[in-house]
Order: sequence, then C-alpha cells, then structure tokens
Amino acid sequence: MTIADFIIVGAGPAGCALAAGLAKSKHAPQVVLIEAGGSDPSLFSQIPLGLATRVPWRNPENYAFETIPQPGMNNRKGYVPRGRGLGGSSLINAMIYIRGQRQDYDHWAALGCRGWGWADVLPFFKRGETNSRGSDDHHGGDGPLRITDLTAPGAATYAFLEAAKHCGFPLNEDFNGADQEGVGLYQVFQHQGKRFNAAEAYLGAAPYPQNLQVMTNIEVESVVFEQRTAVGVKIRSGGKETVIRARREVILSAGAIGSPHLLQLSGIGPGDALRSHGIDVVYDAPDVGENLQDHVDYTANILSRLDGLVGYTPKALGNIAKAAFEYRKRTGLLTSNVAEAGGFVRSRPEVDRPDLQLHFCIGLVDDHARKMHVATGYALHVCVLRPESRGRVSLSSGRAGSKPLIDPRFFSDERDLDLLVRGARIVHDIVEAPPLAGPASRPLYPIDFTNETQVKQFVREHADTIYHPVGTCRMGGDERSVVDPTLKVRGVDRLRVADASIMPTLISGNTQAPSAMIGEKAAALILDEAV
Ligand SMILES: Cc1cc2nc3c(=O)[nH]c(=O)nc-3n(C[C@H](O)[C@H](O)[C@H](O)COP(=O)(O)OP(=O)(O)OC[C@H]3O[C@@H](n4cnc5c(N)ncnc54)[C@H](O)[C@@H]3O)c2cc1C
Repeated sequence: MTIADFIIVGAGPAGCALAAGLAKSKHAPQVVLIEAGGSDPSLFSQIPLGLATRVPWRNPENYAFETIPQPGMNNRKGYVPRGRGLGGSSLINAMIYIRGQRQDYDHWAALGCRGWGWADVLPFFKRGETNSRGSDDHHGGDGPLRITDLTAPGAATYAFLEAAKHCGFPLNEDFNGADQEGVGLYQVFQHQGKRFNAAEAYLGAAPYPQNLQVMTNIEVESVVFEQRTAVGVKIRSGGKETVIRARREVILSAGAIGSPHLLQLSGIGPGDALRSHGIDVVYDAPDVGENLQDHVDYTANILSRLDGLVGYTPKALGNIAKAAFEYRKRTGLLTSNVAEAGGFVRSRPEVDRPDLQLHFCIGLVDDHARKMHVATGYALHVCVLRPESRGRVSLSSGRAGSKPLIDPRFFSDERDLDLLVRGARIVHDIVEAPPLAGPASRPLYPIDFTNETQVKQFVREHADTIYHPVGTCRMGGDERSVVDPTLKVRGVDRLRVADASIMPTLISGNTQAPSAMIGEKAAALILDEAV
C-alpha cells in the first residue's frame, strides 16, 4: 500500500500545476499524482497541426464523450472531446493562450470567492508564464508555461484579419494585455514549433523529484472515506483493487467532467440520485455536478481556395507532405494550431465589454471536423463568452468506470441563442468582406441572413461547444457551493477540488491558462496552511 502526504487525481493543467507547486515547495511533501491516461504524448499531440487528428475521434488521448440529446439543439447530441494522459486536455487542445477579462475574476470575488479577484489572480498568471515577447506589466518572463507567437501563420489568416478590420474591428496585438477587445493572431502554448503541454511545463521530463510519484494508466474509482474524512483513493491495478492513502489531503483535478463525476461516485452529491444508483451517501451535496457552463459556438464553414488552407484535396494533402520537410526546422504549416487568429468583439455597441469570441480556423470544421469534405476552406467560429444557460453532469450508473451523463442544456436560456445569432451575423459580415470574399469563396451551407427564423433554426441545428466546460464543483462563499474559497469540499474533511470545475462562472476566453492558474493557487493555499 502506497502512502503519501497528498494525492492528486488527474494530470491536466490544474493537476500538473498543483503537483509541481506542492512537490517543489520547501516543505517537499510526498505527492502522488494519478492519471487515467498514458505518460508519453503521441506524435500527433506533439506536432501542433496533429490536433486535427486528435480532436474529432476517440483515441487514447481523447475521451470523446457526448452529451445527452439537447432540446435547444433540435435534440441533437453534442460532442465533448476531453484530453487524457499526462497534460490532460492540453494534449489535444488548440494551444491558445488567453486569461479572460479582469471583470470575470472580480465577479467571482463579488460572488463570495474571497482571494479570487483580478488583483489576486494576476500574479499567478504572470508567474506561470514565460512569454517569448519578454516580461512586462502584464506578462511573466520565467514561469513554466512557454507562450510564443505562431511560427508561420497562413495567408488566409491574414485575409481574415483584413476582412475583420474592414468591418470595423480594431487590431489587438495582445489579448492578455491592457485590453482584450479586437482581432488578432493568438499566442500559443508552444516551444520551438512543438506543442508545450502542461505536463512538460510543470513536471518536466521523468525522472521526477524523489518526493513526486507520477502514476499513469490508472483510473481512480472513488475517494475513500472514514466517516466524513477523506483518507485515500481506490484504484484498480492489474484487475486488483488497491487503496492509496493520503496522510494530509486528497485533491481532485479530474476536470469539469471528471471531478463532479468522481465526487458522486464517492458518495458526495445529490443524495436521492446517489441512492438510486446504489451509492452510500457520505454527504448530501445537491450542487455537485450542477452549474455546468460552456462556450456554445456557431461555425461558418466557407469553401475557399485562399493560400494557407488545409483540406482533403490532392493539392492540400501535398502541401502537408511538403510541410513535413519544413517541420525539420520547426516551422511551416505543421506548427499551425489550426485556430490561428480570432478576437473578442461586442455584439452591440452598447454592451460594456466583449461578449463574443471569434476563432479563425485554416480548415473546414464541419461538426468538429467529423464530417470530411473533398475541398479546402476555412471555418470562422463565434461563441457566447458568458452564457446564461446552466447544465449538469450526473451519474449514468453507480459503477466505477461508467460514463457520466453530460447535459449542458444549451440554449435553455434563450438569451444565449439571441446572442449567438448576433454573432452569426457578425461572422457573416466578415466572410462577405474583402479580401475573404471572392469568386472562389462560398458557404458550405448557404443561409438567408434576411430571414431571422431561418438563421435561428440554422444556429440550433449546427451549434455546439468550443470545448470549455466549467463550473460543476462551484466555488462560493454560500453554504450550497461545492467548495469554499480555499477549494475545500464542504461537508467533509481533507478533500479539495482544484481544476476548471471550481469556476463559479465561465471566464471570457479559453480555459487552459485559468485552469493552470487554479492549480498554482491551490498549491499556494495548501502551503499557506502548512506553515
Ligand atoms: C479540443 C479542445 C480544444 C481546446 N482548446 C483550448 C485552447 O486553445 N486554449 C485553451 O486555453 N483551452 C482550450 N481547451 C480547454 C482546456 O484544455 C481545458 O479547459 C483545460 O485543459 C482544463 O484543465 P483541467 O486541469 O481542469 O482538466 P483536464 O485538462 O480535462 O484534465 C483532467 C485530467 O484528469 C484525468 N482524469 C479524469 N478522471 C480521472 C480519474 N478518475 N482518475 C485519474 N485521472 C482522471 C483525465 O484523464 C485528464 O488527464 C480546449 C479543450 C479541448 C478538449
């Protein structure tokens, strides 16, 4: 039986940041980090453009969950890719580095999350980062996460920026600087033309420090309690059940889907629902799994022959083959993160800050690129930055290893649909503007934008997530919240959650950097108590 001071479950950006923060501290506690997936990223994960092969389908690095049928999306099931392995979703994500807006965090503080306002979290963002542009008031210069500009953005990406400018959107060279608003190229989690996943950033290569044990290909089945005190976790290894014990704490960093699922399987969640699956209730916590929020997204897919686009044509596939030679110098098309540019825009002039985000992708992304076309083209995405709809992650069964039920309840609040329809109109204006528009450019699915009913219907029929679920183990100052502002799970002892699931509300942007920040801050909170 293994015994450690701290057991961390899940090695995504949050879990890796937390494990490193604890293990490398001067107290040097014994830390065990347990990850369901493998230790070595595949070549498709390391080569940035390889994400086009990792995201659309189930593979060892992608759980590829789906949602239950969504009434707001004409009863379609949504797709929920989630990363698996050391690095978590940073193994398969689009590498875009965004922190969100300062108001997002000040809102958390106003909701009762003391210590989580912008002034509190900014130092953690800065110290997490080494930006290739150097350090300044907004950026760090010697943190574990390597942030760079893209090596070789394509011509089509610049055409998008021109078209957006033509529509009146200002250029922004730094979305994580003084102001988020505008359009521009994204900075990415890359180093020397390769994806720089969170495990590389925080843990480095094995061998790890002697006080950090990293266990891979092991799924934690449940947290083990003595009365209401978490004393360890149950795993299955080689068909045998084993308990790993924690002297100090167990911390769940299994992500916005994994953490609430594991809590429920361990007896913490809505009592009646747990009992109906044969689970003994340790603590009746009705909000576990509730409050699921995600960036609901609409995609305009445009067939186009602009330079720099990828697709399934002989010429485009030939370009990828050529790019393999260039990649030996760590440049060219293979270093693309697909979503090379984008921006943060207001749906209407009277809103006080951007409420929509754009992602410009250098290939068609029809149904998460699961529908393939013999053509080249691009995809211009728009998503609702601060959705009003709230969903849930719940149990499909009480069996360890069973899949969770994921119900984002997209468009259950009609305001999200109205906002996304406004976004679709903005996207339509941009693709119709020069130099994107042209004779060789046409929508894959034409719609009549003068017909509001048709636009709404189209959005319902095609919208889905852009992969940022959060909120299912909500942090708050109120008694119903799942964790308190020190990330301790209410109602039990020696158990915390530290990952994207604790966000009370979704931040305005991509969620990897904020998740890593949560892991770093969790380490600081735990170490503060150790002194
Ligand atoms: C396709 C895609 C594209 C994205 N693009 C971007 C982007 O460009 N920029 C950005 O900022 N964000 C992006 N994101 C979101 C970002 O990657 C996530 O928000 C972030 O990784 C969340 O970190 P986390 O630590 O909370 O959880 P995760 O990264 O989800 O990690 C959780 C880990 O826990 C493990 N785990 C779960 N259950 C168990 C268990 N029972 N036992 C052991 N281990 C377990 C999982 O295998 C996984 O490795 C994207 C996500 C996806 C899926």
